[in-house]
Amino acid sequence: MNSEKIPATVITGFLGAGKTTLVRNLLATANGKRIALIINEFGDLGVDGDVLAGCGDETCTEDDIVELTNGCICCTVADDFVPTMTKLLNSDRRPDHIVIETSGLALPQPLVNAFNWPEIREQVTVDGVVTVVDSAAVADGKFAHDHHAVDAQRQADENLDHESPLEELFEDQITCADMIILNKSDLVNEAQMAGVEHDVRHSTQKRVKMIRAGKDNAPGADILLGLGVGTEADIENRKSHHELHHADGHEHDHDDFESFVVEGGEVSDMTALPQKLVDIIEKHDVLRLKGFCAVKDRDMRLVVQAVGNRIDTYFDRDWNEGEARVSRLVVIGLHDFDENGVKDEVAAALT
Ligand SMILES: Nc1nc2c(ncn2[C@@H]2O[C@H](COP(=O)(O)OP(=O)(O)OP(=O)(O)O)[C@@H](O)[C@H]2O)c(=O)[nH]1
Repeated sequence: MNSEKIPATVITGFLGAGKTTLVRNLLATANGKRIALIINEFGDLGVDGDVLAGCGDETCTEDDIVELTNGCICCTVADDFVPTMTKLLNSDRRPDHIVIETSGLALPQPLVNAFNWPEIREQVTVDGVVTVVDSAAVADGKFAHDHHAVDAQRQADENLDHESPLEELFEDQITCADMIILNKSDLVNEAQMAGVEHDVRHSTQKRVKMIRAGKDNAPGADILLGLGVGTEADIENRKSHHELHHADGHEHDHDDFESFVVEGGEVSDMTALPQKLVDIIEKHDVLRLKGFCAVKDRDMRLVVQAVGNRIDTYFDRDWNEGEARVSRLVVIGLHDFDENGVKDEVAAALT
């Protein structure tokens, strides 16, 4: 690896696996290293950047965070990512290291490939791709082969030859990894964890270092940075399902998933809110729900984070002066979920 190039670490992993949490810990343990952070989200709210900026850590300053919210990074590489990188590289505050958090639905391959573009290749190299895995979701069988769904899809369209969208994405993100973080180990027992390790190991042909992590033992910058792989040179060996099955140049898109924002006013009963949301999530099989709520008679903003039916809520910061006290939640599900039903029910919960 050319030592003059700026190393860039790509953090990927499915919706809610714990990427932003990991990035926060990475920044907090960076030991003065100047890190520029590029965050991409599916859904246009910019929750991740806002969560980091609202976390109060000195290391999470808004100056060094660039949010790309115009779509998923793997589909907007040319329009969004490359110009952002070029701007970053031409600025007077060149970083020591760049960290890119992809959206949970992104295929890392097109992003890594962008590091082979001439204007980027000369100045930056991919230090490594770190894939975060939600061990609890894997143990629940969320990414397991869903033969029933695939068969139903095949009957509907004989040209379709893919696994469930969740399984495909999971494997693509694992295939691209230089290091795998088996996260949320605190939510599973030892036997389940061994099963998760086995499943992940069998989702890729490569031997990749796997690290267990959880709420109280998140890996820091010393482990995540400095892999020195130069992944862009090896991208041909990490093809995604999409690249393998659509050699015709057919555009990859995210039609399998749907995302929207639900807005509401102040929530009157915050103690009832989590259960109301969990009921909606379970009824409609919502994959991810996150955002901020205003709560009646409270000066602070309530963060809401739900991954499947696991929900966390906490106050992160005071509402700023002049800031509208509104509640806004991003909801993400598979494309065939009842979007209007979810919108109405979430809106009703935000009252
Ligand atoms: N129990 C437990 N919860 C975790 C862990 N890591 C993250 N979480 C929680 O999981 C939820 C999602 O975490 P994020 O870090 O926002 O996940 P993400 O991958 O950035 O999510 P997206 O950007 O929406 O794909 C939050 O409520 C976190 O507090 C962990 O190791 N253990």
